[in-house]
Amino acid sequence: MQSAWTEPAAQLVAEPGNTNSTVSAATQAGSGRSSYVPPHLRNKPKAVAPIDNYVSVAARSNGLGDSRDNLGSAGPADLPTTSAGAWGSRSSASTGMPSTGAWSAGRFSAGGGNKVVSGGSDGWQSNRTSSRLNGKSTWGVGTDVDPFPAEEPSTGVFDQENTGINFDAYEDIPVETSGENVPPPVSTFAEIDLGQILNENIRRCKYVKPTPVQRHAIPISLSGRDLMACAQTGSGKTAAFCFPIIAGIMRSSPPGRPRGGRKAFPLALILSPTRELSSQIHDEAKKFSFQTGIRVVVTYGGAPVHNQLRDLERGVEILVATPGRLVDLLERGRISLSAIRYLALDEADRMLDMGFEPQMRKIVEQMDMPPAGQRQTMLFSATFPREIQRLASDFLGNYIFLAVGRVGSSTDLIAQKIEYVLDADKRSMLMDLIHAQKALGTSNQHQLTLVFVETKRGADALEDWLSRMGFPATSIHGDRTQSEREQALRSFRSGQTPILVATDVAARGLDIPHVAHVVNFDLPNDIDDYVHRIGRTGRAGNTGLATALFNEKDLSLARPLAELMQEAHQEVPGWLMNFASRANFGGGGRNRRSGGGPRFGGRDFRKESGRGGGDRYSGGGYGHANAVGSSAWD
Ligand SMILES: Nc1ncnc2c1ncn2[C@@H]1O[C@H](COP(=O)(O)OP(=O)(O)OP(=O)(O)O)[C@@H](O)[C@H]1O
Repeated sequence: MQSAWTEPAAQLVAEPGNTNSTVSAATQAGSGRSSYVPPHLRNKPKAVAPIDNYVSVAARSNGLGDSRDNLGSAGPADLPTTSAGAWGSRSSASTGMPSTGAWSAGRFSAGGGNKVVSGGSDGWQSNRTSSRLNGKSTWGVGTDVDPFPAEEPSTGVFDQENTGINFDAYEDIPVETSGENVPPPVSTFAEIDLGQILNENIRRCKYVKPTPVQRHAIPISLSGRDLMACAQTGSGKTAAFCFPIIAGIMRSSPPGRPRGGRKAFPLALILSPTRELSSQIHDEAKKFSFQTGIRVVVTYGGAPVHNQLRDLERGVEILVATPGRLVDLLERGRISLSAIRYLALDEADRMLDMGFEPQMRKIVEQMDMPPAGQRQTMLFSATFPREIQRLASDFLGNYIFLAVGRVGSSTDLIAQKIEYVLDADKRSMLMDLIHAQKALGTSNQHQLTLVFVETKRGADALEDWLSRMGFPATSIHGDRTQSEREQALRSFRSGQTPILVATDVAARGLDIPHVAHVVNFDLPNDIDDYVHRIGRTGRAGNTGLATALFNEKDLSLARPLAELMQEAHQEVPGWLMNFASRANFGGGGRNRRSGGGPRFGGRDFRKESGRGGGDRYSGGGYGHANAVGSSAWD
C-alpha cells in the first residue's frame, strides 16, 4: 500500500527537470520508476488535508537563474523595494497536492502575504528607546538606539548564546604566528586597553572572555600592526577586527566630522562580499560602538541609495560596505577614502578572488585611500589559499600572519557526514534528513536546516518542492530582490521557515543561531566553499551537523573532502577513499587542492620557498566557478 507521502515523492522523482541520466539503485531494483520510499514514510497512513495556498514559485525564475549564483543581484544596483515579498506571488489556489501535515501550523506563515520590508540599512529595529544615554561618550553623541535586547528571564531557548562557555572547546587549538615582533596574546579582555565604554558593551554582549583568534589578533591590531588572520568559521573574527578599530578611533582625538558637507570621510572601512554579511557586520559594529559616539554606516546594493546617502551625510566613522556600491558612491564623489586609518577585509580570500581583484585594487589603490603603511590593514578569513595570500600581501605593510587552527580547516565541532546519493534520490534523502532533524528538536527549540544547492533555479525548484511536500521552506539567492532576501533570512532566523534553501550567497560569514544542520544537497566545486558552507553550523563553540550528498559528479572534491574530514577527526567512508584515490589518477584535477603537494600544507606563504608558494594549489589554479561578474559586489 502506498502512503500519501510516497505518491508525491515518487512522482516528483520522475518529474521533468528532476530526471537524471543516473538511475537510482532503487529504480534499477524496481519497476523502472523510482520506488524509493524513505524510512519515515513507510507504513504511514494517508494524510488528507489539502495544501490550500500553494502556487508555484517557478515564475520567479527569470530564465537567467540556471547559472551558479554569483552572490549578488543580477539586476541594477538599486532594485526597487516595492516588489512582492518572498511569498507575495502565491495565491490561495489549491494544487490538490496532499499535505503531509508536517509543520502545517507554521507552513506558510513566513511571508505573511505581500508585506514588503524596507531595504533600509539600519539593522536595529528595536522599538525600545534608549534608557542608557548617560554613558560618557568622548564625542558627546548620546542618541544611539539601544541595540541590546532587554534582559529577560531565561526561556532556556537562547541560553547558550554568547555565554562564552562553549569557547572552552577552542582552548587547545594550535596557533601559529609569523612576522617580526609579534605582540603577545592576552587571556582576558581586562588585559587589553579597549576603553571603558567598549568593555561595557562587550559585557552587554555577554562575551566573557576572548576567543583564541581575539586573544591573538586584538593585541596585534592594537599595537598598530597589519594582520592577515586565518581562523575557523564561527570563532569570533568579527569582534577581532571591530574591537581594535573602535578602540583605536576612540583613543585618537575626536575627528571633527565635517558638517553640512555632502562628502563622507570615514576613518575605517570594512569590506565584505555580500549584502547580508555587510548588514550583519554593521549590526555587530553598532552594538560594539554603542554610546561611543562612533557612527557606523552600511552601504550595499539592492537597497535605495538615497537612504544610504542620507546616512552618510549625517557623518560616519566606520563604513561597512560591499565593493560594488562603494565604487558607485566613490565615483559619485559622495565618499572620500582620504581619512581612512583602518581597512578590514572580512572573507578576505573571497574579496581578492579571481575576477574581483580589479575592483579591490580600484578601491584600495586607485582612489584616495592612504597607502599601506599609512593605514592599518586587517585581513580575515577561515580560508586563505596561498595564491590569495600572495595577492593580499600587496595591500599589507610589514604584516603579521596569524593562523588559529590549520589554515582552511573546519572545526571538529561540526560532525560531518557524507552520503553517496544519486541525483534522482537526493530529494528523498533530504526528506529523511529533515525528518530526522525535526525529531531531534523539542517543541520550544528552533532546529534550523540550511540546504545548499548549486544554482538559483535549483534553489527555487527545491524550495518549491519542499513547500509542496509540506515543509516550511524559503530560499535565498542572487535573483531574489533584496527585500525578498532579507525576508527569507528573517523568516529562517525566527524559525518561521526552519528550512532555508540557499546558493553560495549564504555560504560566508552569516551568523544564524540554531542552525543545527547544513545539507550540501549539491556540493560546491571548491573545498574552501565547503568549509564556509558547513561553518554556518557549529558556531561559537556549539556543535553542529553537516551532511553532504555526493555522487560521481563530485569526483574532483573527493580527495580534499576526505582530507578535510580526516583532519577534523571525522569518519571517512571507504567509498569516499576509493573516489579520492581515483581522483589522484587524474579524475579530480579541477580542485585546487587536489593537484599534489602537501595536504593543506602552507600557512604563511612567506615561509615557503622563495615567497613563490610552491605548488600546493597546482591542481587547476584558484578560482570559483561562481565567482564571475561584478554583480557579486554590490
Ligand atoms: N568572546 C566571545 N564570547 C562569546 N561569544 C562570542 C565571542 N566572540 C564572538 N562571539 C560570538 O560568536 C559568534 C561567531 O562570531 P563571528 O560571526 O564573528 O564568527 P566568524 O569567525 O567571523 O565566522 P565566519 O568565519 O563564519 O565569518 C557570534 O554569534 C558572536 O557574537
